[in-house]
Amino acid sequence: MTAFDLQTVRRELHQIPELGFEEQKTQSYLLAKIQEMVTDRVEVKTWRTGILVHIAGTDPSKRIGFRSDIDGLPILEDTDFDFASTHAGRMHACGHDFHMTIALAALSRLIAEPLKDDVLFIFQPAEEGPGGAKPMIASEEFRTWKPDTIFALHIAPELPVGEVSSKPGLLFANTSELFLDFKGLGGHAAYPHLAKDMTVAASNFVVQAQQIVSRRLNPLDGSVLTIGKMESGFVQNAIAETARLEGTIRTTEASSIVLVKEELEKLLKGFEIAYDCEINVDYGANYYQVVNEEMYVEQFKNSLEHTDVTYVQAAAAMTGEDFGDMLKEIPGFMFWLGVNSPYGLHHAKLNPDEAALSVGADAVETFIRSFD
Ligand SMILES: CC(=O)N[C@@H](CCC[C@H](N)C(=O)O)C(=O)O
Repeated sequence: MTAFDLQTVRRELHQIPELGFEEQKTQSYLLAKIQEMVTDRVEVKTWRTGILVHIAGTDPSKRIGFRSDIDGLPILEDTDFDFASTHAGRMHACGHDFHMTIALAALSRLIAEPLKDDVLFIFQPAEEGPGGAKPMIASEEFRTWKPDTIFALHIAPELPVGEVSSKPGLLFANTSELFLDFKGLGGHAAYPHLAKDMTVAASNFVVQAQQIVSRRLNPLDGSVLTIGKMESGFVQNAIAETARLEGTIRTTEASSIVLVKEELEKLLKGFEIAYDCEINVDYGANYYQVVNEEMYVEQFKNSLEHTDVTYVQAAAAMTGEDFGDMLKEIPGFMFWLGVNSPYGLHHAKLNPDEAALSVGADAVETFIRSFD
């Protein structure tokens, strides 16, 4: 990288994780770095907390887009890094600090030596929720620079450094967030018959909802229903009047997500009768599946042939990505970047190997240059 050191940038970004559409510090940091590299070929626009950087090509016939997500997660970091998050309860536990650093590195190289074609770097907010891709591509700022093809990467903790991985067709699942609010009747712990206990209702719901996946859906279609958070009650000797469940639905078929929701709603009606309560459902952010265009995956694979980066074939995963919403409109692909972390994505001890930063920057730059 010409203008700065990748490890330093990654560590500085790692210290300031922010949630979706709250990425003000991240945006200022990125803008300052981008400002150091601009030339008269470069134009910069902001959209909410995101940034678009356009490099005019020398003889353009198309525009190639690369997208990095920029938000962190509401996770309390549990590493002993001396560059750990300085934002309590927030962590770059999904590698977006890596994605941004790699994007900056590739950007600086492409500004230093522009292509024939135009290149657009997209720093997109709110991938973890509520979803920045859909509103960003609908924005005037994006539409004036809409790329003809677009690609993105995601760190892969289970792959070694030096490896990248992708596949044509489905790479990531369809997703829907799930928020359920139960309202019953509180009371004394000793008089359960006079109350409507939402701890019991919500607990049973968590268990029964699993049977939608195992009994209602075609076993040949992949699906997952995970409740990641459960809250109820205030004290050990009182019955909880309310409970809240927060989770996510994942399916490999776009139509199955509709089916899961229909089945959930039937189950909720039954629970309302059985537990004499009210349950409110909110599906939060919904992301379309990530479907890779075969032609670009092939081009990516071929572009790496004479480099130190090894391409391996990926399997589809039940992770979600709002990049799927970009790919629905613009053909392209996404790939995994090996970072060899003993802890996985969304883990409070995620520890990606920083040697992967230059591998990622090389892969991104090489692919973009392969259009020339
Ligand atoms: C790559 C990755 O981990 N992405 C997230 C996307 C989250 C979408 C949304 N908040 C949801 O949970 O449905 C993932 O959890 O897969």
